[in-house]
Amino acid sequence: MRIHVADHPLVAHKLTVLRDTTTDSPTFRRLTDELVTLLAYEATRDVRTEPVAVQTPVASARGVKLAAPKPVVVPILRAGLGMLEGMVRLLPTAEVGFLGMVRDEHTLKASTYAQRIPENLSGRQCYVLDPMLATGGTLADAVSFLVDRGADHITAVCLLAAPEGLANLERRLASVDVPVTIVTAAVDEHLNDHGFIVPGLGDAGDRLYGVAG
Ligand SMILES: O=P(O)(O)OC[C@H]1O[C@H](OP(=O)(O)OP(=O)(O)O)[C@H](O)[C@@H]1O
Ligand SMILES: O=c1cc[nH]c(=O)[nH]1
Ligand SMILES: [Mg+2]
Repeated sequence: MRIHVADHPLVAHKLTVLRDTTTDSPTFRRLTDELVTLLAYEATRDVRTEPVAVQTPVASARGVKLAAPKPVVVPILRAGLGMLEGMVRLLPTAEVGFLGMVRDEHTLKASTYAQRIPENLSGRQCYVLDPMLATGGTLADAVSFLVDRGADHITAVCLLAAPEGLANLERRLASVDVPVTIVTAAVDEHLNDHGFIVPGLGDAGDRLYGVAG
């Protein structure tokens, strides 16, 4: 597993405002969108391309286009939905699949309540979107799901990760034979007793969409 932490002053600035408890939902959504677009630039560094020729007004030139089959972007509901627009802005031809997952607040175990993902992901590059990598349980289950369907290259885009979650993910994916990369804006200090990232930004889903019932 490869971990890439974005090291850029604009990312750090936007993340600081995102963390601020006084930042309201509309601003939180806009900043999430902006941050994802910056992270997507890093996350798509390995996107597959193929050579094409193009005619400029002056001469012919060699270029590239995204290779087939199209990449698949997978936001993990709810909070990952806030990252979708920022990602597909850079990858407009990508297909989008959905995974609905929720973490039990007592056991911290993730469960899947919905999925709409192509049955066969053979040869597909997948970009998983989830702002928070806390214990890593949600992402480990999501990656396993995509690998079981044949995905052969997985990149997860997160806003924040906890060191414990990255270690757990590494352990859970030790036997997975598919390259997995985590791109995140920052790795925070630790998890608290409730499985929240410290200092973190609180509950990303609630801050994006309001408190769930
Ligand atoms: O790394 P983990 O310990 O598994 O925790 C991270 C998960 O928790 C949050 O989702 P939540 O369960 O709050 O659902 P929501 O997005 O609907 O708010 C977050 O968006 C991640 O999906
Ligand atoms: O800090 C955390 C941990 C899990 N989910 C969140 O939204 N925030
Ligand atoms: Mg939540």
